[in-house]
Amino acid sequence: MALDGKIAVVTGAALGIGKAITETLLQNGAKVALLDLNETAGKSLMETINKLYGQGRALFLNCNVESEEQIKAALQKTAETFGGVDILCNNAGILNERTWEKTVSINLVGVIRVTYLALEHMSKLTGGRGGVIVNTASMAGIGPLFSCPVYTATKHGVVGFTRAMAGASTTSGYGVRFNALCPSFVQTNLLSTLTSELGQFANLAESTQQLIDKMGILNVSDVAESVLELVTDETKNGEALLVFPKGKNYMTFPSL
Ligand SMILES: NC(=O)C1=CN([C@@H]2O[C@H](COP(=O)(O)OP(=O)(O)OC[C@H]3O[C@@H](n4cnc5c(N)ncnc54)[C@H](O)[C@@H]3O)[C@@H](O)[C@H]2O)C=CC1
Ligand SMILES: CCCCC/C=C\C=C\C(=O)C/C=C\C/C=C\CCCC(=O)O
Repeated sequence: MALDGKIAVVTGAALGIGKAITETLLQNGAKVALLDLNETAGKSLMETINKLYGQGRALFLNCNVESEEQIKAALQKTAETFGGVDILCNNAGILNERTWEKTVSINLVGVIRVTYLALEHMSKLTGGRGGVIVNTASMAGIGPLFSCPVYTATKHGVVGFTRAMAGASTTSGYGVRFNALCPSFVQTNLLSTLTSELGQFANLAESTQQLIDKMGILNVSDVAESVLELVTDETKNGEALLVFPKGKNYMTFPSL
């Protein structure tokens, strides 16, 4: 799938991995709607984008993925401004084991919520052009991160949802591919500002740090390049792409 002129929506686009995904999609010719609840960071990124790419390639929309109303409005504005939606990157996420219901609401329910509303614009069954959806899960969507059981559960949920939606799309004819991105630890605020977020599992911070030291830390641009692969390679549907500092590979699941 060539990206020239394609229209992408990225959630959690203002910082970290979402910002890098946005920059990579822009560099490859797409127009991007940046959805985030951090208005200060989102507007500042827009200023940079406008200087680099000129006006009209990107649009910042203040949107909390917990709000159905804000998501609907943001998708409608994107479709009106750019002329549809071809690519969705469900990337917004948090890690907080204390406010764990919020973690579920953003990381898992948020992905489902944005996906269903975006499909109204993207699915060939409802007048869309088809396209591709990439969900940022995590390697914790494949194996357990002991210090973060609820975060782990949400990411396993995202991988399962992605694979089931890929099958539903193929069988029903949405014309939309679905893939999950599963990075190991990435150098962003989510990783560096963890303090009291582990709650009752804070005693496991040290063993997690040992895991981080052993696995190493990815930079956001490597992760964004993997998103580009999942977006552009039209053979990929229902895949979970594992991304490590030393390389990447597609997860093999048992066939049931
Ligand atoms: N940093 C890491 O080590 C890893 C992160 N991930 C996943 O990558 C995704 C992005 O994380 P990072 O870039 O590391 O985090 P980050 O904290 O650097 O950036 C997250 C962005 O999402 C936005 N956001 C948070 N809640 C939101 C909401 N309710 N609605 C809209 N926007 C919201 C934030 O404002 C921020 O701009 C998350 O889903 C995370 O779980 C996956 C594997 C590893
Ligand atoms: C197969 C085992 C699971 C491996 C999971 C690998 C990486 C996942 C990373 C994330 O998705 C989230 C990023 C941060 C980790 C969370 C806690 C770190 C706490 C460390 C500390 O406080 O020192």
